[in-house]
Amino acid sequence: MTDFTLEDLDAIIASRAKSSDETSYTQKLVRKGVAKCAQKLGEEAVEAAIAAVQEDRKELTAEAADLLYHLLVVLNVSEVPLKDVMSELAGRTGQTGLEEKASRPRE
Ligand SMILES: N=c1c2ncn([C@@H]3O[C@H](COP(=O)(O)OP(=O)(O)OP(=O)(O)O)[C@@H](O)[C@H]3O)c2ncn1[C@@H]1O[C@H](COP(=O)(O)O)[C@@H](O)[C@H]1O
Repeated sequence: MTDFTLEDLDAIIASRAKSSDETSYTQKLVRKGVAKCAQKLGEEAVEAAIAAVQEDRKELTAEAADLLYHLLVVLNVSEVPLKDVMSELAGRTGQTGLEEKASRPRE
């Protein structure tokens, strides 16, 4: 059990993203731009999905960690605060997923 939170990781990522620390993976990735960050996010999502289908819980745990890290990087680069995402989720808690889906504007 750990009390490490997504907010903790988000704060570290924000700090590394604006640093010029050459030893930082985050700093190097962010410098490549949003398209590269988004590509990594997509790759990690696919790898997590494959691990789930293969029922490989150890691999899924590792890939889920990669996925959450890369999601936070993309949010940082896109200037979408994690707290806005959490507010969005909090706002949905009063309704079921199907009700939320039905309430979305039709395209
Ligand atoms: N949680 C993570 C984390 N998860 C995944 N990754 C990196 O994400 C990369 C994705 O895996 P790949 O197998 O695709 O790696 P790769 O082939 O090196 O990727 P590319 O060369 O294509 O970018 C790996 O290099 C991982 O190290 C992470 N890198 C950093 N963090 C944490 O982020 C914080 C800041 O890290 P630095 O910016 O490196 O200081 C620290 O707390 C780190 O623990």
